[in-house]
Amino acid sequence: MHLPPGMVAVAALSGLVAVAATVLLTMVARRRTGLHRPAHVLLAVAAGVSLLSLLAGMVAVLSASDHWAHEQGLRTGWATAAAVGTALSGLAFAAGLLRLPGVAATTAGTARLALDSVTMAAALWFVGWVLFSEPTRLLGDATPMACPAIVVATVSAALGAGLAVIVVFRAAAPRRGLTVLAAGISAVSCGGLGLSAGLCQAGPTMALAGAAVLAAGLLAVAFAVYRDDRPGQIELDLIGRDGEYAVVPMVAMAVSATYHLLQGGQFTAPGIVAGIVEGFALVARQYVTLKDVRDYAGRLAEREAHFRELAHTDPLTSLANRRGLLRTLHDSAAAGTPCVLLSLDLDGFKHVNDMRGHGVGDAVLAEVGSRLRGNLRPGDMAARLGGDEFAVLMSARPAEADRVAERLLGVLNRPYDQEEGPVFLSVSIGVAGWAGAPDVDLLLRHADLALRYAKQRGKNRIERYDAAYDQLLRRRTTLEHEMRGAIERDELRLAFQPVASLPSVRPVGAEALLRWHHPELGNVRPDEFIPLAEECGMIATLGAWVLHQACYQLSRWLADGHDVWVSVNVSPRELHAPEYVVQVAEALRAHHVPPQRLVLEVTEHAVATDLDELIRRLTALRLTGVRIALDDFGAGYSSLGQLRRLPIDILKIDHSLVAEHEPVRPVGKDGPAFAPMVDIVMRLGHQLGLEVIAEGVTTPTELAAVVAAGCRFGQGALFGWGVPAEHLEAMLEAATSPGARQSRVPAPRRVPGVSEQVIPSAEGVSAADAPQSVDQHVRSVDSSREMRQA
Ligand SMILES: Nc1nc2c(ncn2[C@@H]2O[C@H](COP(=O)(O)OP(=O)(O)OP(=O)(O)O)[C@@H](O)[C@H]2O)c(=O)[nH]1
Repeated sequence: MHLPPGMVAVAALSGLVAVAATVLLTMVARRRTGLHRPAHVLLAVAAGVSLLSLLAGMVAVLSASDHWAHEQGLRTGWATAAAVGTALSGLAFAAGLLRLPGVAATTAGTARLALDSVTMAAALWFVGWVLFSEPTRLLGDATPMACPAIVVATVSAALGAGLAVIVVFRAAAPRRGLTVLAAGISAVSCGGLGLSAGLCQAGPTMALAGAAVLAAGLLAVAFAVYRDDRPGQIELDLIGRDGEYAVVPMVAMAVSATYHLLQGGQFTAPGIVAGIVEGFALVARQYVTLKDVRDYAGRLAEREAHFRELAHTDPLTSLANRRGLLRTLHDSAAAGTPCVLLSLDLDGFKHVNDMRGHGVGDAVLAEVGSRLRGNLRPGDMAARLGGDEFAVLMSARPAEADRVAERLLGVLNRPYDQEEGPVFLSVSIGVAGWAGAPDVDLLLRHADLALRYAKQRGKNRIERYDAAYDQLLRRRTTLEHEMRGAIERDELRLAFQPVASLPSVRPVGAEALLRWHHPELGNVRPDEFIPLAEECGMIATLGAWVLHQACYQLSRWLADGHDVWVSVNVSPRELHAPEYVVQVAEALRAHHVPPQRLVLEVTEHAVATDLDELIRRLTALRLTGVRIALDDFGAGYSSLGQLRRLPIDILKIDHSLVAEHEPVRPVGKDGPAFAPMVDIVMRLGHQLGLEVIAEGVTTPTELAAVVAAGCRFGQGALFGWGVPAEHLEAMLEAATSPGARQSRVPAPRRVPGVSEQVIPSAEGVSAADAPQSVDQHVRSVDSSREMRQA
């Protein structure tokens, strides 16, 4: 067949371009490594198949005789070959696209992509079917009805194009290279179809046009693959933009179907099949989408539950936190379940943090959590409410709850083994149940009140809520509030309890005791308000007031010529305050009191804390010239070894040693009765160079026993209670006779390494030492110890 030179040139050029593109694709595929290699090999194979179709078509066109128009069988053969090539290359291109990294990353993703592609392909094919079949028949007589293989090629082409459109549509930017690739693949398929249709029926012009489009498509594919020198992962979003993907093909099908009907067309099998495929693909896709949504909602619900649980859990112990406990409490209240709440608080836990560090503190708290968890009954819950505060909620009767509380007390009091040695702790527990109708706030308050009561009553114990606690708490709150203004309102007074010289029982000293008289509350007991003052941080203020008042009164007595000393109780908190030494020195200076006339009494409780620190503090205090008395000796805390090291001057034998032991007579001997414990402490005190005062002397028998033991000073009911300053002054006056006015102030102890000049002896202190009288009225005072004695 003679073709115009222009057409021959187009054929030759198309062939050359296709060959060049295929060679380029092959080279790129051979060079490529990693995940992109299989994809690019498939693209190169697809290009090779397309090239073969194109070359076969060109050969057919160029070698056709002039009888080409009448040689339908021959044309069908060439057209079928080109159509098969087009179908195969279309499938290979689709496979290459799918193998691009990130396109079909997961099975579920691939299924979604395939369904989307089928939806798009079915719509494309349907539109094509409407345009090229009866009655529209765009190609008219050139419609290749004699070559059914072309129909197969159209399906492959539609699938390839559909997939390409979806991949481009779903890919994240930048996607220029991907678009060129997709356009190239679609062009190769369209060109192949044109080539086949031309060979089958439409003639050489269409065949050559198809070949040119096919070659251009191959060039685009090669260009896209070649330019993509460092291919990355394609990110497909298969969830977003669902609306567009579903609507566009459906609209296209609806419009073309309407058009087809308007043209008087009929829906034959191919059109119906395309419609059915589209419908199934859409339904399947919707099903997958629905499943995605369900899975997503399920995951969301799981996460929400997880975060909700986290919000109700204490991270350190993995127990419930306060919110978790409240939730369960409210549930129990709504169900009307019988409930008992145990409120637990570790005793003295801050010392664990202070002495061993927060890490050990945390480890102990975690261990408390696990011990609680390990000792619960099924159905009960434990919670950490914060800090060292825990709670246990039980569905139990009161008796059962008490048993559990006892068990927990024992379990939590066991030592907590840590790397640097065990930590010893105790716990206080408050127990409360519903008060009548379930009321969560009330239950919490009652359990808390019971716990506070357990703390107040000495810790390491269990207290069950009692309605009386409410009144106690109210009084406590009132006292705390009123105490803050007690000094300003002039409600405090000092009382002085005489210390007698023995055996003459002449008053030689006095212990200043704080008293509080409130206009409405009346006399508030010192054993009630002093511990409260310690807890609420008021003790330092009260202590400073007592110190100044005591010094003032002492200065007046000394000015009046009385040979007397005054002692003041020092709380552990004051003792450990760095500024306390300065306060004492200032008080002495302000009232011109000779330091040795002031005795500071520290309790044995202070000795139970850091001994070295206590020694440093006491030494600093003694440097001011005051003397130190160890109060309540024998009540239980200090060891004899500690006593030897403490820089003190006076030992006050606890009243329990004086009162609890009946004086005995020496075995097998006649002689005066003696108190063995007092005797031992006396000997010990004298051996250590300490002066000894017997406290709590209430009967003549006890007096005889302490005198027999060699005790030179006594204090107690026998010599007088705490009285106003004027009364003590009267006692001093009455007892004073010109011959008895030598000083009976206990001498300071000689402490090795401390200059005697610094701790002046009280011997020889006389009225000459007394300061000028200060014109100020003394108020009143008080002490918890005195109450115990009472
Ligand atoms: N290690 C650690 N300590 C904590 C944590 N939360 C709070 N604390 C500390 O726990 C201590 C709780 O002290 P309190 O209960 O007030 O006092 P306490 O020493 O136990 O005295 P009582 O309760 O009166 O016996 C404080 O020192 C807090 O700083 C925590 O998560 N880890």
